[in-house]
Amino acid sequence: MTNRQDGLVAALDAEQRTVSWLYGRLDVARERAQATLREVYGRAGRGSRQAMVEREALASEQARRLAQLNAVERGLCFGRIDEGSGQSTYVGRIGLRDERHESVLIDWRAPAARPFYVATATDPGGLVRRRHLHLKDRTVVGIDDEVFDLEGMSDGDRHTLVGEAALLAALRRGRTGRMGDVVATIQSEQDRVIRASLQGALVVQGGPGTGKTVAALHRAAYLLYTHRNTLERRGVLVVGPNPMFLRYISQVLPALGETQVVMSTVGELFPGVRAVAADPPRTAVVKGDARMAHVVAGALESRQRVPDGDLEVELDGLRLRVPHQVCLALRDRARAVRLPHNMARKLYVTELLKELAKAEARALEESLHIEELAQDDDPELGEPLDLERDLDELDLALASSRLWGEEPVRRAVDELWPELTPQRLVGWLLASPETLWSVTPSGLDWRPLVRPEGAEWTVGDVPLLDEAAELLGEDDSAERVAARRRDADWAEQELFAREVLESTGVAEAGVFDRADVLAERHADDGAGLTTADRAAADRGWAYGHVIVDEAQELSAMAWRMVMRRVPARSLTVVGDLAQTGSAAGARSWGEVLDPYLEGRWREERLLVNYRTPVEIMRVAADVLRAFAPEQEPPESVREGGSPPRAVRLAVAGLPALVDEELAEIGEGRVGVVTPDARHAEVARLFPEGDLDAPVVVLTVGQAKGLEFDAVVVVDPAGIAGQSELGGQDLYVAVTRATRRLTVVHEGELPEVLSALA
Ligand SMILES: Nc1ncnc2c1ncn2[C@@H]1O[C@H](COP(=O)(O)OP(=O)(O)OP(=O)(O)O)[C@@H](O)[C@H]1O
Repeated sequence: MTNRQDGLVAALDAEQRTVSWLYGRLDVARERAQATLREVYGRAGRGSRQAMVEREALASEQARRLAQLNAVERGLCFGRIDEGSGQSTYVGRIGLRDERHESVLIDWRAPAARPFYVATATDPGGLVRRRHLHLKDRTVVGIDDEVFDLEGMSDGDRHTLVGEAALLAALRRGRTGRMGDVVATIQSEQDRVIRASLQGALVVQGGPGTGKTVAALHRAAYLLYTHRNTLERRGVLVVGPNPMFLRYISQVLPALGETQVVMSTVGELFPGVRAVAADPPRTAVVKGDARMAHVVAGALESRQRVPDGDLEVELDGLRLRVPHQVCLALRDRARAVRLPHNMARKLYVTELLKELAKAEARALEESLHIEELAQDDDPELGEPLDLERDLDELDLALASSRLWGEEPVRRAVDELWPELTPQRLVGWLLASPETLWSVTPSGLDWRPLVRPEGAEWTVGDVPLLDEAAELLGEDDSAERVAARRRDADWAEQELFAREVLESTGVAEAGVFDRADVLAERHADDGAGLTTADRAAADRGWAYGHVIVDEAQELSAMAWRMVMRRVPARSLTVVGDLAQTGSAAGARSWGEVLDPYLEGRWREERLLVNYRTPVEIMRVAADVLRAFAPEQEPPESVREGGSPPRAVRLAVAGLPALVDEELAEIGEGRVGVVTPDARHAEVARLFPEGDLDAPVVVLTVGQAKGLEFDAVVVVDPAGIAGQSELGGQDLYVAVTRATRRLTVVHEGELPEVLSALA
């Protein structure tokens, strides 16, 4: 054996001892959590209120802790940093302590772990070596070292400079259909994004494969770790482009021990609606325009009516008449209170009923007066009656409540100031060309908006529904009373929780020291719901932080909806302007963000492509140059992939070609990307499959954000020509492959792909 091999074996042995010991600590922590859980559940009876709070608090905390400890089994410890002082620190997915409470494994998110990610040869930041540990189950199977200071190392250490760069090894692995975490190989530019401050808005602009999504998700985990107090209470929302994408990224955060993040598409952000269908481009552009806010507001105003003449209601043979001017004044007063429509309705109804009660008195009096005239010479009758004048407040109230039970009165009120749901208002508006025509500002073409009532909701409708909900308001007075009661209970709950933590020593053990969060979770009416559950169901929820991925696709109206959910404007906006596919999407970050942030946002750029090999990226760069010359393609970190190719082939020949690709890549997966219009035709040729299937057929919109070992792009001319932004679509399509790219065309190969000819 050479010295070098000896050194490697010795190093592997030494690291194995450490790693085995760390797993031993993990097992101990798990056993403890399990024992506490068993003990807590074993406690007899429900006991006092305090005992129940104590029991529930501990049980839930230990269950969470246990889930977290289970999530970190794979690759528990992946790195080690050695400082010039001789101190070594192990970095892992979670922090662990020994019996004396000394830290033995540093959580990757802790400040002490930062040098592991940012040290470079030119700026090692006090490190002499960074070591990556590769584990298979609990066994150390490899180590990769980067030595920053050869002088500072012992002779023995010098023989352990081993292995290939951990990053490249990670990138070469076959894709599984689900994105994995990259804690072991986060790059320095990504680390800057991940650890950026919670406050304010950060834009992460980067080309395909630069790790924007993966960095954004690690950022969510980092923020939850660093600001747990704020964020556990307020929650974190991740907005992604489509359900398939959310499934693709769904395992990253749980693998990092975080399960409490709300994930949603724009089409799902309005509780109760799950829209997936897209509008045609012309409709999408109008629907996404910020001026649609005026259109919705105008539509609502048009439902706050005044009758053409006087209001007349027939009731039991009487005709109640409220003069036109009075109706006008009532409507203006109800508008002037500036309450949302459904809440202002209460006021309107009260006032109108009073007027109707007076009208009833007048009508009665009139009818009596007629009888009176008929019996004019009756000496028994004294002063003529004035029923309206004689009504006092109590009479009015009684008469109002009686009138409210009358069907003709209800109908009249509903006609003038109806109670509306967002669905009713928007559904009616889009099916009503006259209203659209009358309320749409000039310069915005209302015609593409028209569609039949009852049509399926599209993603573009959801921001309109949200806008309508803002204007309509929920009648939450009962909810507010309950909230006040909750607040009153709050102090008491928190006190209990604090006592629990102190008396059980949980706080001291560092497991949990946030009594307020604990109290909130165990508040009586929380009924076991987590913050994430409550946030997802509540349209008015104000999140502590919002991450928007593929953010270039959001329309101005969608931004209004997102911004409502983050009043503190603590945001991470992740996207690539070169990949904008939606006609209503962004052309510049300033254009979409400045209306809310007035320039108070920072931009970080990610420049290295970790997905697409150089050979494929060269083809993609040609496409980008042709369609978005102002955008720079990212630099690929890998080379040596198979040369990309073009094949002239009828669609019927695709299954055979895809079989070839599957054989080439072995374990991996093939993505077949088609123009929107040809998706059904191509999908028919393959068994239906979700992301985990070996072959998936997707439109470009669906493929956005995803990646495959091999990609077959069908009908590139069709993709490039499918909309004004078809060129960007083609760029997205050719940048999905990690290893192989085949372009299939029946006619001429588009000029931009001539490098493949
Ligand atoms: N530091 C890293 N270590 C290992 N793998 C990485 C790293 N950064 C990115 N990757 C991998 O590169 C691929 C691309 O990452 P990601 O999907 O986050 O890029 P993106 O910028 O969001 O791309 P797109 O704009 O095309 O959606 C993923 O497989 C991801 O796991």
